Amino acid sequence: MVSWTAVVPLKAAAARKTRLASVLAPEARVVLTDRMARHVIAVLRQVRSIERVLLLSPVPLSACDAEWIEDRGAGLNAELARVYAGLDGALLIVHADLPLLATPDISALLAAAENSGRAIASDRHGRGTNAIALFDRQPIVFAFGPGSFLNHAAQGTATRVRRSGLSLDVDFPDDLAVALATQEFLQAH
Ligand SMILES: Nc1nc2c(ncn2[C@@H]2O[C@H](COP(=O)(O)OP(=O)(O)OP(=O)(O)O)[C@@H](O)[C@H]2O)c(=O)[nH]1
Ligand SMILES: O=C(O)[C@H](O)COP(=O)(O)O
Repeated sequence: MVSWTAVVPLKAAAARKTRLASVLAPEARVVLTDRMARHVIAVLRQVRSIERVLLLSPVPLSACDAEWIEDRGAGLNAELARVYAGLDGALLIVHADLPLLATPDISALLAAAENSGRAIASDRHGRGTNAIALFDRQPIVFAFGPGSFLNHAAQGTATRVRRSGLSLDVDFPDDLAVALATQEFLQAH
Protein backbone atom coordinates (compact mmCIF):
# COMPACT_ATOMS: atom_id res chain seq x y z
CA MET A 1 0.00 0.00 0.00
CA VAL A 2 1.16 3.54 -0.77
CA SER A 3 2.23 5.49 2.26
CA TRP A 4 1.12 9.13 2.41
CA THR A 5 2.20 12.08 4.51
CA ALA A 6 -0.53 14.62 5.19
CA VAL A 7 0.16 18.27 5.99
CA VAL A 8 -2.45 20.53 7.56
CA PRO A 9 -1.49 24.23 7.54
CA LEU A 10 -2.90 26.40 10.30
CA LYS A 11 -2.25 30.13 10.64
CA ALA A 12 -1.36 31.96 13.83
CA ALA A 13 -4.49 32.28 15.97
CA ALA A 14 -4.76 36.07 15.76
CA ALA A 15 -4.58 36.03 11.95
CA ARG A 16 -7.30 33.47 11.31
CA LYS A 17 -10.64 34.04 9.63
CA THR A 18 -10.55 37.79 9.40
CA ARG A 19 -13.34 37.47 6.83
CA LEU A 20 -15.62 36.22 9.63
CA ALA A 21 -14.92 39.26 11.82
CA SER A 22 -18.38 40.71 11.16
CA VAL A 23 -20.11 37.69 12.70
CA LEU A 24 -17.60 36.16 15.15
CA ALA A 25 -15.54 37.74 17.92
CA PRO A 26 -11.78 37.03 17.86
CA GLU A 27 -12.05 34.39 20.64
CA ALA A 28 -14.85 32.60 18.81
CA ARG A 29 -12.81 32.55 15.63
CA VAL A 30 -9.97 30.85 17.49
CA VAL A 31 -12.31 28.29 19.08
CA LEU A 32 -13.93 27.50 15.73
CA THR A 33 -10.65 27.20 13.82
CA ASP A 34 -9.05 25.07 16.54
CA ARG A 35 -12.03 22.71 16.43
CA MET A 36 -12.06 22.50 12.65
CA ALA A 37 -8.31 21.77 12.62
CA ARG A 38 -8.73 19.01 15.21
CA HIS A 39 -11.57 17.59 13.16
CA VAL A 40 -9.49 17.54 9.95
CA ILE A 41 -6.56 15.92 11.77
CA ALA A 42 -8.81 13.26 13.33
CA VAL A 43 -10.26 12.43 9.90
CA LEU A 44 -6.79 12.11 8.37
CA ARG A 45 -5.75 9.85 11.24
CA GLN A 46 -8.51 7.42 10.28
CA VAL A 47 -7.18 6.90 6.76
CA ARG A 48 -5.01 3.80 6.77
CA SER A 49 -2.70 4.80 3.94
CA ILE A 50 -1.73 8.03 5.72
CA GLU A 51 1.32 7.24 7.77
CA ARG A 52 2.12 10.70 9.11
CA VAL A 53 -0.04 13.72 9.84
CA LEU A 54 1.87 16.99 10.20
CA LEU A 55 0.49 20.25 11.52
CA LEU A 56 2.30 23.22 9.97
CA SER A 57 1.71 26.14 12.30
CA PRO A 58 3.59 28.82 14.24
CA VAL A 59 2.78 27.10 17.55
CA PRO A 60 1.53 23.58 18.32
CA LEU A 61 -2.16 22.84 18.73
CA SER A 62 -3.17 21.05 21.91
CA ALA A 63 -5.23 17.85 21.97
CA CYS A 64 -4.55 16.73 18.45
CA ASP A 65 -2.76 13.69 17.11
CA ALA A 66 -0.37 15.36 14.67
CA GLU A 67 3.37 15.99 14.53
CA TRP A 68 4.08 19.69 14.75
CA ILE A 69 6.23 21.41 12.13
CA GLU A 70 7.06 25.00 12.89
CA ASP A 71 5.86 27.64 10.44
CA ARG A 72 8.82 30.02 10.24
CA GLY A 73 6.79 32.85 8.76
CA ALA A 74 7.91 32.68 5.13
CA GLY A 75 4.32 32.56 3.84
CA LEU A 76 2.18 29.52 3.18
CA ASN A 77 3.59 28.67 -0.26
CA ALA A 78 7.23 28.92 0.78
CA GLU A 79 6.55 26.98 3.98
CA LEU A 80 4.86 24.18 2.04
CA ALA A 81 7.69 24.09 -0.51
CA ARG A 82 10.18 23.65 2.33
CA VAL A 83 8.13 20.86 3.89
CA TYR A 84 7.67 19.10 0.52
CA ALA A 85 11.38 19.29 -0.24
CA GLY A 86 12.17 17.69 3.10
CA LEU A 87 9.86 14.70 2.66
CA ASP A 88 9.99 11.55 0.56
CA GLY A 89 6.95 9.97 -1.01
CA ALA A 90 3.40 11.03 -1.60
CA LEU A 91 2.19 14.28 -0.03
CA LEU A 92 -1.34 15.37 0.77
CA ILE A 93 -2.10 18.96 1.76
CA VAL A 94 -5.47 19.64 3.35
CA HIS A 95 -6.71 22.97 4.64
CA ALA A 96 -7.67 23.06 8.28
CA ASP A 97 -11.05 24.73 7.74
CA LEU A 98 -13.13 21.88 6.31
CA PRO A 99 -15.78 21.11 8.94
CA LEU A 100 -17.67 18.55 6.86
CA LEU A 101 -14.61 16.55 5.87
CA ALA A 102 -15.00 12.78 6.29
CA THR A 103 -12.75 9.77 5.69
CA PRO A 104 -14.31 8.77 2.32
CA ASP A 105 -13.50 12.24 0.97
CA ILE A 106 -9.82 11.72 1.64
CA SER A 107 -9.88 8.13 0.39
CA ALA A 108 -11.42 9.34 -2.89
CA LEU A 109 -8.80 12.05 -3.29
CA LEU A 110 -5.91 9.68 -2.62
CA ALA A 111 -7.32 7.02 -4.96
CA ALA A 112 -7.60 9.60 -7.75
CA ALA A 113 -4.02 10.74 -7.19
CA GLU A 114 -2.72 7.19 -7.14
CA ASN A 115 -4.46 6.61 -10.49
CA SER A 116 -3.46 9.76 -12.29
CA GLY A 117 -0.50 11.22 -10.41
CA ARG A 118 -2.26 14.17 -8.79
CA ALA A 119 -5.67 15.07 -7.47
CA ILE A 120 -7.06 18.40 -6.44
CA ALA A 121 -10.21 19.64 -4.71
CA SER A 122 -11.41 23.21 -5.02
CA ASP A 123 -13.68 25.19 -2.74
CA ARG A 124 -17.39 25.23 -3.62
CA HIS A 125 -16.89 28.26 -5.87
CA GLY A 126 -14.15 26.58 -7.90
CA ARG A 127 -11.66 29.27 -6.97
CA GLY A 128 -9.51 28.21 -4.01
CA THR A 129 -7.66 24.94 -3.45
CA ASN A 130 -8.87 23.07 -0.38
CA ALA A 131 -6.80 19.90 -0.82
CA ILE A 132 -4.16 18.62 -3.17
CA ALA A 133 -2.70 15.11 -3.32
CA LEU A 134 0.71 14.78 -4.95
CA PHE A 135 1.53 11.19 -5.78
CA ASP A 136 3.81 11.71 -8.79
CA ARG A 137 6.52 13.77 -7.03
CA GLN A 138 6.73 16.01 -10.10
CA PRO A 139 7.75 19.60 -9.34
CA ILE A 140 4.98 21.97 -8.33
CA VAL A 141 4.97 25.66 -7.54
CA PHE A 142 2.52 26.11 -4.70
CA ALA A 143 0.18 29.01 -5.43
CA PHE A 144 -2.21 29.09 -2.49
CA GLY A 145 -4.02 32.39 -2.44
CA PRO A 146 -6.87 33.86 -4.50
CA GLY A 147 -7.63 31.82 -7.62
CA SER A 148 -5.23 29.06 -6.67
CA PHE A 149 -7.35 26.23 -8.06
CA LEU A 150 -6.81 27.13 -11.72
CA ASN A 151 -3.13 27.72 -11.12
CA HIS A 152 -2.60 24.36 -9.39
CA ALA A 153 -4.76 22.52 -11.92
CA ALA A 154 -2.77 23.99 -14.81
CA GLN A 155 0.45 22.52 -13.49
CA GLY A 156 0.77 18.94 -14.75
CA THR A 157 -2.21 16.64 -15.02
CA ALA A 158 -4.46 16.57 -12.03
CA THR A 159 -7.80 14.84 -11.50
CA ARG A 160 -10.43 17.14 -10.03
CA VAL A 161 -12.32 15.57 -7.13
CA ARG A 162 -15.67 17.13 -6.21
CA ARG A 163 -17.18 16.19 -2.87
CA SER A 164 -19.01 18.36 -0.38
CA GLY A 165 -16.71 17.41 2.48
CA LEU A 166 -13.77 18.74 0.50
CA SER A 167 -15.42 21.80 -0.98
CA LEU A 168 -16.99 23.51 2.04
CA ASP A 169 -14.34 25.70 3.62
CA VAL A 170 -15.49 28.35 6.05
CA ASP A 171 -14.21 31.67 4.75
CA PHE A 172 -17.26 33.94 4.76
CA PRO A 173 -20.42 34.19 6.90
CA ASP A 174 -22.47 32.41 4.22
CA ASP A 175 -20.06 29.43 4.38
CA LEU A 176 -20.64 29.29 8.13
CA ALA A 177 -24.40 29.34 7.55
CA VAL A 178 -24.15 26.44 5.10
CA ALA A 179 -22.03 24.45 7.57
CA LEU A 180 -24.34 25.19 10.51
CA ALA A 181 -27.31 23.91 8.54
CA THR A 182 -25.83 20.41 8.33
CA GLN A 183 -26.19 17.58 10.80
CA GLU A 184 -22.53 16.67 10.28
CA PHE A 185 -21.34 20.06 11.48
CA LEU A 186 -23.52 20.01 14.59
CA GLN A 187 -22.28 16.53 15.48
CA ALA A 188 -18.60 17.22 14.85
CA HIS A 189 -18.35 20.73 16.31
N1 LIG B 1 0.89 27.52 8.57
C1 LIG B 1 0.22 28.41 7.80
N2 LIG B 1 -1.06 28.18 7.46
C2 LIG B 1 -1.69 29.11 6.70
C3 LIG B 1 -1.06 30.29 6.24
N3 LIG B 1 -1.94 30.99 5.49
C4 LIG B 1 -3.08 30.27 5.49
N4 LIG B 1 -2.94 29.14 6.22
C5 LIG B 1 -3.94 28.09 6.44
O1 LIG B 1 -4.38 27.66 5.16
C6 LIG B 1 -5.79 27.42 5.16
C7 LIG B 1 -6.51 28.37 4.20
O2 LIG B 1 -6.16 29.70 4.51
P1 LIG B 1 -7.16 30.92 4.39
O3 LIG B 1 -8.51 30.46 3.99
O4 LIG B 1 -6.52 31.95 3.57
O5 LIG B 1 -7.15 31.41 5.91
P2 LIG B 1 -8.24 32.24 6.69
O6 LIG B 1 -8.03 31.96 8.12
O7 LIG B 1 -9.58 31.97 6.08
O8 LIG B 1 -7.85 33.74 6.43
P3 LIG B 1 -8.71 35.08 6.29
O9 LIG B 1 -8.41 35.55 4.91
O10 LIG B 1 -8.16 35.98 7.33
O11 LIG B 1 -10.17 34.91 6.53
C8 LIG B 1 -6.22 27.55 6.61
O12 LIG B 1 -6.11 26.28 7.21
C9 LIG B 1 -5.18 28.53 7.16
O13 LIG B 1 -5.06 28.46 8.57
C10 LIG B 1 0.32 30.49 6.62
O14 LIG B 1 0.96 31.47 6.27
N5 LIG B 1 0.89 29.53 7.39
O1 LIG C 1 -5.52 28.76 -2.38
C1 LIG C 1 -6.34 28.90 -1.51
O2 LIG C 1 -7.39 28.29 -1.53
C2 LIG C 1 -5.95 29.84 -0.40
O3 LIG C 1 -5.27 29.18 0.60
C3 LIG C 1 -7.04 30.57 0.20
O4 LIG C 1 -8.22 30.22 -0.35
P1 LIG C 1 -9.58 30.54 0.40
O5 LIG C 1 -9.61 32.01 0.46
O6 LIG C 1 -10.62 29.92 -0.48
O7 LIG C 1 -9.48 29.87 1.73
